[in-house]
Amino acid sequence: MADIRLEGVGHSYDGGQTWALKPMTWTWQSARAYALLGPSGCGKTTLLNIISGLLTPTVGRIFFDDRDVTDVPTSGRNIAQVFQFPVLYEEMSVYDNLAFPLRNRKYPKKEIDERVRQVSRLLGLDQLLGRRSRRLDAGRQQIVSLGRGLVRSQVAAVLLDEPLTVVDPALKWTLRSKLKEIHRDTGHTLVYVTHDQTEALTFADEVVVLNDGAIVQAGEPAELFLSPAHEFVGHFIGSPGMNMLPAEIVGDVVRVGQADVGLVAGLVAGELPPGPVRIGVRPEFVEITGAGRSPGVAATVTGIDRMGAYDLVHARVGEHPVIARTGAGSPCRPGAVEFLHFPADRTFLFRDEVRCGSLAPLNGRGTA
Ligand SMILES: Nc1ncnc2c1ncn2[C@@H]1O[C@H](COP(=O)(O)OP(=O)(O)OP(=O)(O)O)[C@@H](O)[C@H]1O
Repeated sequence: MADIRLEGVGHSYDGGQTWALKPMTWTWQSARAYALLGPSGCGKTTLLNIISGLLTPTVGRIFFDDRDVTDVPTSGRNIAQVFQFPVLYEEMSVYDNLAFPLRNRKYPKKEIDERVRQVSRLLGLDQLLGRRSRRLDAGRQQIVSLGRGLVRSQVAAVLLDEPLTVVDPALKWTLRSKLKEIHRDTGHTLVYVTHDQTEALTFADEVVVLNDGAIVQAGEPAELFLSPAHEFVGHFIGSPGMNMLPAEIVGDVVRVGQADVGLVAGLVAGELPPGPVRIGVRPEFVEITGAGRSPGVAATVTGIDRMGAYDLVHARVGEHPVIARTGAGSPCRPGAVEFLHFPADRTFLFRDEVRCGSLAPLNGRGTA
């Protein structure tokens, strides 16, 4: 296991005209389980291939602890990589496929047998060990591929590129928790690429959110949900994503339309000049209140989704859509005007998509 440090690493496939990965400095810490989360085309596979050595970055250096591996080929990096689709020797048995990475590196026979049986047990492959891999369905073949990636205990890191795509949805949950179990056992550094927020949030110690070739935020799942540092994280994580509304800083007050919604609390005291901002608040924290309550923003209800355990109340503030998640059986009716309250500790301010502050309570000041 090693810390994997990227120093100014970036990649362009077209000679520098566009950057699939913008130059970044970032450390993957030894023995942590990371999810690398982002939409299609944001640079996840490019980043993974740079770590494994399948791709040489256009700029920057890569270190495994203090060893500069930028020019070291994949075979010299001691990385295990699992791809989206099975990579197996089809004519070999499941046992031999699992044993292959260990035999290749001349592990003692007894250790090979122990490791193969350990991984096989964890992944539910015991009954299939003697079966030829070609005879398995694609999902089972992928589980064997996963096993091959996890069988070596001494690797710098295990990189998993959307490894559960071809696996039956019902099995995914089980496999994800098995992966966590294996991670606890081996202490591998794991980087798990996915575009699925549920997969990322349920699997990782730390989620790294990539958008448009850049890391926009990294943190524990709860931190990304409760305290997004970038509008993209607000949208991408959560279902539905964070509400964003145009607002204005006037003096030390934040105003949506004509309504004061809170005092400005900048990340650095006194640093937020007046002018336009966007406020972000998750549907889970928007409160629908009586007309008299201050601060409140008038909104017209446009529809209600009855989800069973809860309701999603859709409304408009001027032209801007807002969703509030309420308990089941909301009395709101389409066409009615309601008042929305944005709790100060759950409402953030954004400029140029980056969080620049939050709300503080009005404490009786302002108008609603
Ligand atoms: N071999 C290549 N040649 C040219 N452009 C490429 C190549 N591989 C990737 N790209 C481009 O680089 C950008 C990042 O691609 P990458 O595959 O790393 O993203 P990703 O986040 O893994 O996407 P996905 O989730 O769809 O696999 C995309 O715009 C893609 O079109």
